[in-house]
Amino acid sequence: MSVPADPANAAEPAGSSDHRFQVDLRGVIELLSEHLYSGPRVVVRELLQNGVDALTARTAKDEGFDLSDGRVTLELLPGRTTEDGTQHPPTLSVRDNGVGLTEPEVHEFLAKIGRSAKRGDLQEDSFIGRFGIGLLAGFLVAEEIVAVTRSVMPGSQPVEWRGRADGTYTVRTLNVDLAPGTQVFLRAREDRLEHFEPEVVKKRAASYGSLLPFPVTFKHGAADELLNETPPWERFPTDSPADREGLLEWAEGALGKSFLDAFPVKSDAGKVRGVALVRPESTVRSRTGDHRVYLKRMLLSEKADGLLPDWAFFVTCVLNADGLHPTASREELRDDEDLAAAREELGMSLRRTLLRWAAKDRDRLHRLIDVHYRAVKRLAVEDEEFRKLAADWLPFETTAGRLRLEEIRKRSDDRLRFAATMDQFRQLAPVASAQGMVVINACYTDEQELLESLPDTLPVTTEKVTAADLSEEFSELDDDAWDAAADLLNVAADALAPLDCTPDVRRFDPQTLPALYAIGAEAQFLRDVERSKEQADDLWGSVLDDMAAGRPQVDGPRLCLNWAHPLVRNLAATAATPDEKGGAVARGTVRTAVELLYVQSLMLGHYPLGEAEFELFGDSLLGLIAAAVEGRGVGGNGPGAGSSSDRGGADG
Ligand SMILES: Nc1ncnc2c1ncn2[C@@H]1O[C@H](COP(=O)(O)OP(=O)(O)OP(=O)(O)O)[C@@H](O)[C@H]1O
Repeated sequence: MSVPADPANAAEPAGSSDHRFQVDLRGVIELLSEHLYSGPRVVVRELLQNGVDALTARTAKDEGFDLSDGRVTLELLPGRTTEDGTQHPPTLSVRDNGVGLTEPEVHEFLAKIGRSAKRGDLQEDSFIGRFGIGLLAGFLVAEEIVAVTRSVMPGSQPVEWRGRADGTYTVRTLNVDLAPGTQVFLRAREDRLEHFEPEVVKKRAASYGSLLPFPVTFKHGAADELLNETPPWERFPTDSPADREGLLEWAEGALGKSFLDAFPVKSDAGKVRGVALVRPESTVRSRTGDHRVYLKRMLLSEKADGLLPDWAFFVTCVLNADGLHPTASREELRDDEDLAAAREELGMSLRRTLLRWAAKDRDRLHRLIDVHYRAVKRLAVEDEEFRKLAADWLPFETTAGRLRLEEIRKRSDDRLRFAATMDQFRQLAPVASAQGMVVINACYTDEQELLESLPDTLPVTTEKVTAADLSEEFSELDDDAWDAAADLLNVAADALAPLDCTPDVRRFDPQTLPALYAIGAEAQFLRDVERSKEQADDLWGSVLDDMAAGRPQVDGPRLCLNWAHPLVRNLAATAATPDEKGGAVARGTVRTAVELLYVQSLMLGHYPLGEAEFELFGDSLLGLIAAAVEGRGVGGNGPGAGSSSDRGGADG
């Protein structure tokens, strides 16, 4: 038998017959409960939501009806045991005075999975539902869903629909007088009784429906409670001190935690209104998703994400969106163009508030910056206007401690120096602070980008510095001092040559630092490659060689000896000892001291030590100790005597 190349376009073979897909309802329910919904708690939400949509639909079909005329009542009918011993578990009913359904509509919409009256309707955007599966959530807690409904269309008869989890249903018309609307009943499944506890139902109904713009009532026995609340953005609509206080107090009660500040936010895109609450503690950037979001005034999620720009991770929002869309699970916002537009506008709304604070309410902005400077720095990077207004208040870690930019500018005459990595900052910190120079530690995210963007908005210059750059600025010696240091430089040059380092003598602060190891960024890279090669196997070693080979020639590392330190001047005097007075031995001692200063300055600068340096350190230290114990100098063949490993034991 040959198979057509494209079966979709092939003529139907003779003898074929048409069939309809069948739906295994239990399989669908399992899919919903295990993979789409977060659990049976969503049942209350789905029934409430159908009530809301039915009321919205009625406003279009019934001229005299307004959404505020609507009402939804949840009632819990307690379980009971009849005289013959039959158990009747509790039943939850949700009643609305919405659009209702005619008998044909019952067949079309209640009994067809995936069929929704809302999709394709002119009012489509004003409904919450659209997928035609929400009602099935009832089967997560009940074996049967019963709906009694009467359409608002004139002449409609009340209809009862009984749908069962095995996929069968019955419909009958009722001969009773019923006002338009729908009442859905769910009788508890034996294994789902916990979802029919009065407190549980009430809490869920309040959490999903308390902000709805019409009465939502919970009835249980004699209790008849209105669950509605006014949304916080309507109660506290401005950024005035009184509204701010009210909002903070509201947040403490509603969210169970206190916030640093609070203010209203809005966006026309997505029709969003709400409040932003400034977190009391500094937060990590990845934590952006714990906003409480209502969609058409029904709770969608307490952990919604994607509503604010990345930099706004310092606020938690509570907001309602009339123009955004849920995903099918109804627990997240659909990531679409409308959400992107709303995110952009909400970001602008936050930014406007911060700009207003910068102009008129500085204390508030200062308080916020103190805790959330990371987020605010991100905004300053992205937003020139904000940068201009607020940059001076941003704090930076510097060699003089934590300072606001304003202070750093004052102390450095608007010349902003920064170290790009933590290691570089550590290396230059002692020298910079001893010289009263302020260097900013720009190793944190956004810091360097922000500093480099500052000259666009402020009269400042910025420059990246390393310890090597600082040492360029150390004072040169006068001629006499140069002469005095000449022998020391010779010995040091000889001692440091095997280490690819050249000595220098300058005068610098702090005077307590005898030597500074200075290395520019390029030379640092080559040094790192060398250190890595020691750890790497042959393959990696040759890769590293290739990396190093492609780099430009640079000035190598320098050991800058400090003429202001007495030890260095003593070493210079010792190195100048005439040969007849034991000069060779004296220079051996100086050489060992230079080697030790070299290793010490590496360690002070937090540079990793290589094998040669460890060996050198051990040998030099032992040599010095031996010399001290025996009361003699170290080495003996003049400047350049021996190597680090063949030294010691010379006559003294
Ligand atoms: N309380 C009600 N009043 C009137 N019609 C209702 C009611 N509940 C359900 N319906 C009808 O049944 C249809 C199916 O409801 P269901 O909850 O399964 O899906 P939906 O609300 O359309 O979409 P979604 O799955 O996104 O919630 C609805 O489109 C609506 O026509």
